[in-house]
Amino acid sequence: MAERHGQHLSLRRVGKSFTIDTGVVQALGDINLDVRPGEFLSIVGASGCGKSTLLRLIGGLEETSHGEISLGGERIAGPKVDRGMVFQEARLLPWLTVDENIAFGCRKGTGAEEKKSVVAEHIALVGLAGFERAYPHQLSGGMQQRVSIARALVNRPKVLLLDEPFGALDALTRIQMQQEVLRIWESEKTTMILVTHDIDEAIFLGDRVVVMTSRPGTIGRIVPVELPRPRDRSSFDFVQIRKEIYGEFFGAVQQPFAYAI
Ligand SMILES: Nc1ncnc2c1ncn2[C@@H]1O[C@H](COP(=O)(O)OP(=O)(O)OP(=O)(O)O)[C@@H](O)[C@H]1O
Repeated sequence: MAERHGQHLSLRRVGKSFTIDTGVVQALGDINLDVRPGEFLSIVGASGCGKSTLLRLIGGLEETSHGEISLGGERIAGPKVDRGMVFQEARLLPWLTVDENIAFGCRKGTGAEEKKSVVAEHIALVGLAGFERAYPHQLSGGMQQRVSIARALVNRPKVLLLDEPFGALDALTRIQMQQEVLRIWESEKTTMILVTHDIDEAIFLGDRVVVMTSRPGTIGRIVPVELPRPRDRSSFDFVQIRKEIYGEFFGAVQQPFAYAI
């Protein structure tokens, strides 16, 4: 299997503002961040703090207002196959089958034979063997997200950007998908950046958890998660990290019953 990892992602003084009818919205302030090759980085923050904007800038779907983002030393100036993206909705083409949806993600110029083998490889990777000819409406929400992960990985990107990918799934499927993504990350060593509202998910998966502050969005804190995987959500160390992150939002004194933000 070809290497997917090996490129350093760097954000230097990155900011983004949007001009709307009523004025200028400064979505992101000065973001400085380094993501090492093969790292799993989680990002949490209050609604509207700019998490999706940050991912879209890295994906090249938006342009920075100031600052620079580079991958492997090359400045990011638009979308490219070295960065794959997964969104909250699977965004599959309903008239195409699973294998056709994944093949649709292949870079232009991929030969028919290569396409066939790379699609089969990724169907197996996301655990969908046997569903190649199924249409999206014949799949569960979790299976649809597996297809969208396969489609995003099919060009062997250096970085996979996951924007609240399990937000629309039920709690049990969500946990299953977290385990799946962990397995894929461990086997493929792709750098992954996950935006989530679920603090447990961020800790379960991330090497580090970036906690963003709002208006404009900046990095408030970066919490390292130095726990062996697979992580036990009820272990003392896990709970301590959860409290620490939760404290960033609501103050350390409150002890919440739910940990989503
Ligand atoms: N295309 C756009 N035009 C104008 N304003 C935008 C645009 N995209 C984002 N914004 C604004 O930028 C800010 C950050 O939005 P963003 O979607 O990145 O936040 P978020 O942290 O991902 O939110 P949520 O967790 O609710 O999805 C918000 O104030 C939003 O209104």
